[in-house]
Amino acid sequence: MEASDHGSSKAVGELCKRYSGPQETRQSSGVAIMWFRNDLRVLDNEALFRAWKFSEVVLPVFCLDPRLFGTTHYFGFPKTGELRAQFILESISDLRSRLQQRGSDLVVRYGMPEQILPSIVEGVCASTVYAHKETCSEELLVEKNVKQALKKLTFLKTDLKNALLPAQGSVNARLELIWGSTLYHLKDIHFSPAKLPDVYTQFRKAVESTCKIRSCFKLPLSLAPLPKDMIDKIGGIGKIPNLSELGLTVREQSASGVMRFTGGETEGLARLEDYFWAKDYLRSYKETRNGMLGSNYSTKFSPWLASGCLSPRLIFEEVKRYERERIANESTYWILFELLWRDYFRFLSIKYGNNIFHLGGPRKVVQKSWSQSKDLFEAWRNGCTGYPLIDANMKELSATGFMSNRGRQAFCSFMVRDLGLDWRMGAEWFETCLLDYDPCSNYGNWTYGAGVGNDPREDRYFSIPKQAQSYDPNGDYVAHWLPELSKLPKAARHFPGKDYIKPIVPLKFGMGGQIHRDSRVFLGGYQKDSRKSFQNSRASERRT
Ligand SMILES: Cc1cc2nc3c(=O)[nH]c(=O)nc-3n(C[C@H](O)[C@H](O)[C@H](O)COP(=O)(O)OP(=O)(O)OC[C@H]3O[C@@H](n4cnc5c(N)ncnc54)[C@H](O)[C@@H]3O)c2cc1C
Repeated sequence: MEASDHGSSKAVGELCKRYSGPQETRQSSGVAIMWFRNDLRVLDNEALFRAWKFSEVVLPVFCLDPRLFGTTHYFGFPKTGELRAQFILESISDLRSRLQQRGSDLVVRYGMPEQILPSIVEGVCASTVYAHKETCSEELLVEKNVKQALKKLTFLKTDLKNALLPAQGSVNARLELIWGSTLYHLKDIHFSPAKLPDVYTQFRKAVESTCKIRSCFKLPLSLAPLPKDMIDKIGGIGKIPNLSELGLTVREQSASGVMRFTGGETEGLARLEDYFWAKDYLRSYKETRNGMLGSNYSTKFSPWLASGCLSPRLIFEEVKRYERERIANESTYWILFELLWRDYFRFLSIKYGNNIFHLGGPRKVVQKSWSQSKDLFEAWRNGCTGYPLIDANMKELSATGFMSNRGRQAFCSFMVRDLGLDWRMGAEWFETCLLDYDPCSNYGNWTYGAGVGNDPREDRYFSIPKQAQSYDPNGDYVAHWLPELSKLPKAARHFPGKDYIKPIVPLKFGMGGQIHRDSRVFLGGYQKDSRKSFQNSRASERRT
């Protein structure tokens, strides 16, 4: 693992000041709850900003939902692997210290938000819970449950001490949901989600030519402290559990990984500072972004973006500052181009709902020949397919929770087109392992790669020999993750013959480009019994 090259704390401090604002007049005198979800940051957090602006006291709360540690929907894999769980715990801990630095704090509870939040709201007589809006069904269900639970709470207006309300009568507590996870605001794109173009390029061109990105929300550097009697009343701020207390095994990211990903806004900003400003890698991003080895071929922002430790709008403003102060080129544009993919998949998740999780995907493709062979899947998941490029990528994913975009595309194509496996097995395994797992980007990319999503080319095939030749010509990447190959001549590392595991299937189009017979024809079909052994009884309930 490369030494942590993160930006200095002074530079991060300056970034924080740049994205903080003056003490504005606040417009209320009541109590509000800020419910943190996948937005574990202080900078450019509109829900937090509003909670602060429209109340006298903001009580920040995070609920560690036990459902996060259940199992995936179809195949019963752990829903959150140990490495991502650790990243989330680090992010919560960092959020708490960042709020403490501003004079506030973070209440942490283990439990379902629909049970925790109403009891806190009742305890402190809060009129409003502020949170960011999500788009996928599990998260929407939680929103619905919280809303219903809050509706049952009625306060006398005199108890709420809220100057915006008339003094008499009673009022329900309410949930105010705010859109905040994308570069472009949902309301600013000129399509209703139902009319969103099905081809990314059409979406991108329309958005780039007609929409503006909103400015970041700037919270003051100092927030009002939380009244001690209020914290006492709800039983204290609560301890952040560790992995063992969550029933997970403690495991470190491998030292062979591209870098050590540490959760939290502070580390996310440090990475941005380092990549853009200290090391100046932004200048050449477009040329390096398809790499696989090393910390700097791409930004590695994704784990911080997925947990909301970094705001895409803040990245945008930093790109624009970089363009003013250093250089504007194809690379500075390309970061925004990639971030727009992230927006696109999030908007598509509204358009297609649970179809993004279904076998036929958004296009409802009916194809009978998907295999669910446990043997093939295990070989893929354990990095024992006999193809070093695939196996090395799987070793990296398992050991670090990260895989390059190049690796993910080749990996997905191999699983779907060479092994003929049900793409949902791959998507759910990514859901378990990825540090940057995000339902919209993960299922969006998997359906795209499997030919059931929004790729205008339904049969996009990534040839392993071609990928190896173009992106790892000396076999350095495969030798890094499969050290037994390092003793071989560089030219032999990708196809080592008898010096490596025998390939489990021939490639669909062979080694050159000749059409091979469809590998699916000779795959064993998925058996009901073997499916059972993947599952246990805590499977997630969404997606049907
Ligand atoms: C099968 C498959 C599954 C994927 N699952 C996820 C996932 O669960 N979460 C996730 O964040 N990304 C996912 N991606 C997209 C992409 O691989 C990662 O975002 C990227 O590799 C992260 O590395 P980076 O931050 O260095 O990216 P950079 O190249 O530096 O890109 C900057 C940012 O742009 C966004 N971005 C780039 N490419 C994509 C893309 N294709 N789709 C959506 N956003 C993109 C990411 O937020 C990324 O951090 C998946 C891709 C594939 C092919």
